[in-house]
Amino acid sequence: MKQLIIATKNQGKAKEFNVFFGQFHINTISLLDLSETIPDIEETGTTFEENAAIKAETIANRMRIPVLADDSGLMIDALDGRPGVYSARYAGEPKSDEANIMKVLGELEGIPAEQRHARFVCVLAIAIPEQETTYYKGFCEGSIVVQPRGTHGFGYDPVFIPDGYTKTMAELAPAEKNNISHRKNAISRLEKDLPYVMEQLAD
Ligand SMILES: O=P(O)(O)OP(=O)(O)OP(=O)(O)OC[C@H]1O[C@@H](n2cnc3c(O)ncnc32)[C@H](O)[C@@H]1O
Ligand SMILES: [Mg+2]
Repeated sequence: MKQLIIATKNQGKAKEFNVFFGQFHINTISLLDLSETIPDIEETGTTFEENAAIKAETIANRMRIPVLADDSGLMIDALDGRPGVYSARYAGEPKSDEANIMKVLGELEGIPAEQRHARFVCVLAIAIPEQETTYYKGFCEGSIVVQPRGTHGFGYDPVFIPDGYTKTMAELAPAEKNNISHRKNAISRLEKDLPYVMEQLAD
């Protein structure tokens, strides 16, 4: 079975990629699975594309093989698109999903339901040594609840209701999330290039 390295230290993302790529008979390996400790990669970009490229290219250059990275986040209209590319550390260091959620809910206090539109964004970058990095973007539209609900997923899932649903992303079964998520939509775009990427990988 071919193995694709995902340049992420996020366990929630790693699990989702494992399921998505399992469907293509590809085994995914995150930075958490490697025996060597990979130093944290500084995400100094100001766009999802820049940060996805930094992560994918850093690991591709280090390991000399094709690498996929994911940079994603939540954009809330009423907050002018924040937390956006700063979603992971919105409430500061150390990175905490719970603190990020509390900060967002605090900033939205008093804002009525119809003005709580938000979208999840996912940019995937594939870096192959000596080749141009390629990008694939996906969205998921929805809105932000007042009280967190649900235990599935990760990150902002407990406060995000996808359009057309009444459950939060964290109340949906993982398979339901994976049917409609920003990550799923980005992977759908990547699919056409997957045979080429896999050709570049050893068995
Ligand atoms: O950079 P890596 O190591 O991949 O892991 P990370 O958690 O730092 O990931 P990002 O830099 O891409 O930041 C994305 C943040 O946006 C949030 N996020 C992304 N995808 C999400 C999803 O499917 N559900 C809920 N929150 C999500 C989540 O809180 C992440 O911390
Ligand atoms: Mg990150």
